Amino acid sequence: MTSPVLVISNPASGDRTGPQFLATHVLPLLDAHTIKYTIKETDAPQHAGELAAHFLASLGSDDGPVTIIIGGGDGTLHEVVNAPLRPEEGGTLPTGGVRLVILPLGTANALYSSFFPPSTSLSQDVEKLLSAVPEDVKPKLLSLAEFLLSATGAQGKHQRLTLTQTSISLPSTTRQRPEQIISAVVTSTCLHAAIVDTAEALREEYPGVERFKQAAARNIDKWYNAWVTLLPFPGSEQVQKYDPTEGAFVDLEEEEGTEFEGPFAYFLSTVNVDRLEPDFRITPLSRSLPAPQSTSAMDVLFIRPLRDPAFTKDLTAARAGFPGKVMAAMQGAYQDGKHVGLRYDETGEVGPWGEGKTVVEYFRCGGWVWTHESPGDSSTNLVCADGAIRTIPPSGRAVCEVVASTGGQFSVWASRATSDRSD
Ligand SMILES: Nc1ncnc2c1ncn2[C@@H]1O[C@H](COP(=O)(O)OP(=O)(O)OP(=O)(O)O)[C@@H](O)[C@H]1O
Repeated sequence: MTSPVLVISNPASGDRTGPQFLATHVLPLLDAHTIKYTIKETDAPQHAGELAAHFLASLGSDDGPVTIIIGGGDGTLHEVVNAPLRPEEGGTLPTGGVRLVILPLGTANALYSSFFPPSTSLSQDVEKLLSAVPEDVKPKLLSLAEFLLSATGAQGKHQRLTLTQTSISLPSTTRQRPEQIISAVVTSTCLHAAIVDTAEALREEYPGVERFKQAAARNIDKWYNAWVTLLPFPGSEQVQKYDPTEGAFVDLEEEEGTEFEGPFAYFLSTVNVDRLEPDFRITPLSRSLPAPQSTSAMDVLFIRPLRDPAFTKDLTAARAGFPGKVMAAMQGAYQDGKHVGLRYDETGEVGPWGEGKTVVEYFRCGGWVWTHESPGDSSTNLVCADGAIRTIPPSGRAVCEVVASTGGQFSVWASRATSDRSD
């Protein structure tokens, strides 16, 4: 007998074919392996979180592990990992943890495509298990296959998810408690948050990832005035910076400090993922140079325009030229993460050569504090948590930290060897 299984189907995800995909490819496989499940379809935003919370509440905290099959994208996943924050619905985690089967039925599918990048080849066990499945569907069933392998007594594996908790604090004069948000993929401000916000309005017009490119073009010239403080790994004093000359993360020296002054053009942190779309590898080192498994860490990457030597000459020309440099970095992310090695020459030209400053600054740490410096400008104080947008109120700030969890945890059905295969 397998442990309890809930299937959540979001009919609004991606190109809206999720329910059909589940009925045609997923449920028959569950039936063929005599796995008992409950299937629920979401009927509105936040419903996936409610369904997950009710499911967890029905189990009691001693049960587990349990499996939730997510028929949706990263936004559906985001609601599920936030379910334990819904104490009013009894959504506590069972001690055995929650194991997630991810299906890439959303638009970007960042978590799925990080665990199973496009280059993933299928093991013999998985080939055998999916032998009756059409070839073009197999790449979408790799997390399900790991779960089914375990259910048949074979070697299905699951990987623990690192989660972050973001708190958006209000001015100290307000008595309201700060809102807490859990992320399993990305927490960002600046261009990335603006793209996600703009892209949502383009969903009808552009159902696929094209809407993110359209949204980027509309926001690429904005700058964001803020202070950032990077926080050490839990239980340590360390913040690390990637040194492309060494090809390694090195501890920040005390005199370098952990405070960074804006303006910023780009600011994002990720956990569990090296890409936000199958081909957009924005934090590639999280897979090619991973933190030790024992360390709870996030990757933080940002772009600060004033590192560009062009700003020492003609300010107006440098400002006009800077969107092209941000675009070069974004294109580098689409070229298997080449942006990490891009540098300025002495005139501000950007390329993969030389010893000038890097265009992106890349860190590994335990968290960050974003203190917004233009409280009146509501278009530049957005925070994106796995695609959900929040606004930092005037005089507020956002604090994002990895959760050093000790109790029941979330994990994803995936084998580590598979997830690292693209490196
Ligand atoms: N029945 C529904 N009607 C409308 N919206 C819904 C419904 N059920 C869930 N949602 C909302 O759908 C949104 C999109 O879902 P999801 O993030 O899974 O897909 P996506 O945005 O296409 O994929 P990705 O996040 O991977 O790019 C979520 O924010 C969720 O709140």
